[in-house]
Amino acid sequence: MKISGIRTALLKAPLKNPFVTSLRRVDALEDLVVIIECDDGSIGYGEGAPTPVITGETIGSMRAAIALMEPFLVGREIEEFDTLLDHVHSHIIKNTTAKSALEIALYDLKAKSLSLPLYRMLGGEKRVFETDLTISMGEIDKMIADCLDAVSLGYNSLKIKIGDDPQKDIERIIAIHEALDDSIRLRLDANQGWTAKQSVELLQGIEKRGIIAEFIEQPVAADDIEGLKYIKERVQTPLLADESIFSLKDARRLLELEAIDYVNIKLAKTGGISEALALADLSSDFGVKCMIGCMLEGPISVTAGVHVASAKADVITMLDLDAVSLLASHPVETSVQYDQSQIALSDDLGLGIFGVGELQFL
Ligand SMILES: C[C@H](N)C(=O)N[C@H](CCC(=O)O)C(=O)O
Ligand SMILES: [Mg+2]
Repeated sequence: MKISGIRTALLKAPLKNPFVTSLRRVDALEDLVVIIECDDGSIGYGEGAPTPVITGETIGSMRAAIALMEPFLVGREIEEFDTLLDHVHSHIIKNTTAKSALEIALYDLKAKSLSLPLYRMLGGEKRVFETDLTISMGEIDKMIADCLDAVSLGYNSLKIKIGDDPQKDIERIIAIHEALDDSIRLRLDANQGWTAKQSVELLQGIEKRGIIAEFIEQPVAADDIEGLKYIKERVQTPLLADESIFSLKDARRLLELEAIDYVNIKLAKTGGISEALALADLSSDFGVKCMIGCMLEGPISVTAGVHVASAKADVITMLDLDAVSLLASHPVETSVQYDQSQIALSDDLGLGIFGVGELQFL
């Protein structure tokens, strides 16, 4: 099974609602699909959504990074899998979403070459997973209405986007908590919006009112490691690192410092599946559980995340793989079923992606 070509295409998809965090507002999904073709007709699908404010990438930079790696991959056999992964990672630093998109397509092909679903190749099982749903940051009434809608659709965990204004954030959390049944788990994501002091004041404030969220995600700037430690020593709410952890080195530092309670693994930050698996193992060695998350991205890369969740189900105990549910429609044909909070893996080979509809090839 020899790689004969690599093509990239734009995937554009409308959102049900604008996606708003303290870092950015997005009105429609635009990401990059990678299609690796082999001489026997096999196709591997990959995908990645550039998130300039988090990974520093754009569609243009992803295309350039993939073009750089292409000559090292085309003409090689899928059976040389480890060498292929090595090429993805060794010719350029950073560019983690581009690397992830390529890796996902390579893993899809490798699993197909073994006639296995990807989760089986990775040691996982066919399972149904539960994801949360993200509630975009906005006015309190709108956020409450969105939360109630999500609960009526069966979501048990809601990820509340905050972080633009600590005072307003307290009001949002209190109002949302009051509006919901206690059984609904609240995950708070400030996307780096607060200082360490503000985080402690705010979290202690809601804790005094009896509100303990499932976790607070990335309250402070990505590089504010001391800030994370400062917060962890002063609040009861568990602390989850997102933008602070891309690599194993990032994670090891935070885990050794005991500065966090949970790790958010995203393929777009780790540079794909291989490092995501290693990050789950490293966290497990430290006795720390993980969430697998996603950017605002499409069904191919989110599906890759579900396979990783299956492979590391002992340590990946939480899913934030809601990006497919945030889309109003998309052109990807997949046998992995997305039904609101429920995501069900299938028996199909590789990722379980059959086609990508009409895409704009670049
Ligand atoms: C979509 C997912 N639930 C999510 O909230 N991801 C964000 C970043 C998404 C983006 O800006 O594309 C996060 O966890 O910070
Ligand atoms: Mg986050």
